[in-house]
Amino acid sequence: MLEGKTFFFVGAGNICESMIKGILSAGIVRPGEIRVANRSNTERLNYLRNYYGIVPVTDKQTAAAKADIIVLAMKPQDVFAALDELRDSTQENQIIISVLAGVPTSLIEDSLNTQIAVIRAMPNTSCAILESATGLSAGRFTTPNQLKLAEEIFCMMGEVVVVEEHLLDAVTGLSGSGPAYIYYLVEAMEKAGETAGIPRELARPLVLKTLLGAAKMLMETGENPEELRRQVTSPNGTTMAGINELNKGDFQNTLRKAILKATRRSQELGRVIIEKQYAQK
Ligand SMILES: NC(=O)C1=CN([C@@H]2O[C@H](COP(=O)(O)OP(=O)(O)OC[C@H]3O[C@@H](n4cnc5c(N)ncnc54)[C@H](OP(=O)(O)O)[C@@H]3O)[C@@H](O)[C@H]2O)C=CC1
Ligand SMILES: O=C(O)[C@@H]1CCC=N1
Repeated sequence: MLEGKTFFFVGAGNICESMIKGILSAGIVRPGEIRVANRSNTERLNYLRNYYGIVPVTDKQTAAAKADIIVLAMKPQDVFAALDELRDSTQENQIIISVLAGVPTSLIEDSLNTQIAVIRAMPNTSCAILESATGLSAGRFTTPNQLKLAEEIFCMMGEVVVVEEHLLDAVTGLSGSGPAYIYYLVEAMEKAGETAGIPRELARPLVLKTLLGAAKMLMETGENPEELRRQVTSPNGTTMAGINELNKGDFQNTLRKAILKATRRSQELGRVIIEKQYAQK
């Protein structure tokens, strides 16, 4: 279904680059079929053109009118300015994919002049290496085939779950923000390794292989994490000593609170934007 489709990314930041990298390495489209615009940072557009061969544009109206798939990838608070620029350039046969945290599909639908398909997606930056975990939800003008097309795009970049839209805030808190929690864990483990006497250059490969090995064990054995943890934890051994210390720091509860906070922040971003929309009317 993706054969010959053209993309227009509105917003050339981190997630845009991750998706471009993924889309190109999955062979979904050719670089010349990807147009990208920013608000003002042309240096960034030039970098993306030089590195990936995509087509930078400044005339967003023309690029939007010509694209099959428009990807909204600006910060949530910039969505109104971006939609203002696109309002008269979209047609019903196009698809808008919004990766914006918190922003409901209805807000985008209501801001445009056409009854266009809007699909809300929450990928993560691992799109770049085709290992994203992406949540998707369809807006009210989206047909099953249009949702399938979006699924096809993100399936090429990793795992996809289609959920009811209200769950996308939780997907954002869990797997959209998720890579950052893991990077933070790696930072902490490396620092701890150093404190225990292992030089950083040795700690990094040890930590990374441990991380990858654990993820693969979970995926390939299909075992519960509790069981795999039990297999590592000898009675009164080293792991138990470590886990007891994590429990003293309320590890699981802290992580639970972090994911709920991120979820609520996504909901809050949406609420603020909806209030702004009403205030403008
Ligand atoms: N980073 C991540 O891991 C993920 C982010 N997201 C979502 O993706 C969105 C973007 O995040 P991220 O890439 O990190 O943000 P960045 O700040 O890296 O990029 C945002 C980009 O949007 C551009 N922009 C702002 N307004 C406009 C406009 N009117 N027209 C065109 N471009 C515009 C900015 O351009 P300029 O620099 O010129 O101002 C900037 O390049 C957010 O809504 C976020 O919630 C979703 C999943 C994961
Ligand atoms: O931090 C953020 O708001 C975005 C959404 C998910 C990941 N990054």
